[in-house]
Amino acid sequence: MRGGLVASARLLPRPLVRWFLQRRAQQDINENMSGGKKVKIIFVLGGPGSGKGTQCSNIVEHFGFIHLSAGELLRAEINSGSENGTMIDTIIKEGKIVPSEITIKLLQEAIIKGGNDKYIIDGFPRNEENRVVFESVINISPEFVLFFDCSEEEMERRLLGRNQGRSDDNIETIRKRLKVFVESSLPVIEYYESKGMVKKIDATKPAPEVFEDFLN
Ligand SMILES: Nc1ncnc2c1ncn2[C@@H]1O[C@H](COP(=O)(O)OP(=O)(O)OP(=O)(O)O)[C@@H](O)[C@H]1O
Ligand SMILES: O=c1ccn([C@@H]2O[C@H](COP(=O)(O)O)[C@@H](O)[C@H]2O)c(=O)[nH]1
Ligand SMILES: [Mg+2]
Repeated sequence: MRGGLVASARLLPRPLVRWFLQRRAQQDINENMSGGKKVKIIFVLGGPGSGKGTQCSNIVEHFGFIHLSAGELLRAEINSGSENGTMIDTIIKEGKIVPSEITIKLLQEAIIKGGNDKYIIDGFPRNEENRVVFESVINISPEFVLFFDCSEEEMERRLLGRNQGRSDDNIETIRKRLKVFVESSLPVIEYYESKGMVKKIDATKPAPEVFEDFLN
């Protein structure tokens, strides 16, 4: 296990390695949280508009998880006027992926603040670097990974009709997000698939049927 982490760390830029070693030394969520109870997480992955947020709301209602959307945490960071806000805003508008240390710090803070022992993390990890750094810094592996599998045409149609005022719900950014999903996020799903940890659900169906499939 440790050998695997060291090998993974060699793939990362040096400042990032330094950063995550420091963070690891600072905080271990499992020691700080839930009166010593083991914190459980589920990752929810799928392309933009596949219905991750919609289904997470259903899951939270039925199973008492805390829902953490990495995208929502980043948008809240922009709105808080933080020093990283402008940079995050630009990255989101370009459909790219925010540096791991920023997103993981926000997730780490939200997990500690949540005070629960069950979290459903929506839209993260977005790439292999996100995955490796999260598992090293936060030191928790997911119980399993939910993958909402949806056609590109359907995702595009849903995003163009979402109407929630998101700066990335326009055709140019949507196309970029779809490309980033295929190039950077699918390899994360394939990694977890190779470990037998993925529950894949046909997300092209209507939302109630998707939730039914999750329950079965
Ligand atoms: N199964 C479904 N069938 C039709 N529309 C759906 C379905 N699931 C979600 N939607 C709608 O599609 C849009 C996108 O859904 P949602 O926000 O849940 O996707 P998401 O995967 O979280 O997207 P993003 O990655 O952009 O945050 C919303 O308007 C939602 O109401
Ligand atoms: O881990 C993450 C999650 C999100 N982003 C950026 O935010 C947008 C929107 O995310 P949604 O999950 O669709 O709400 C995404 O396109 C990325 O630009 C990220 O960088 N890292
Ligand atoms: Mg979402």
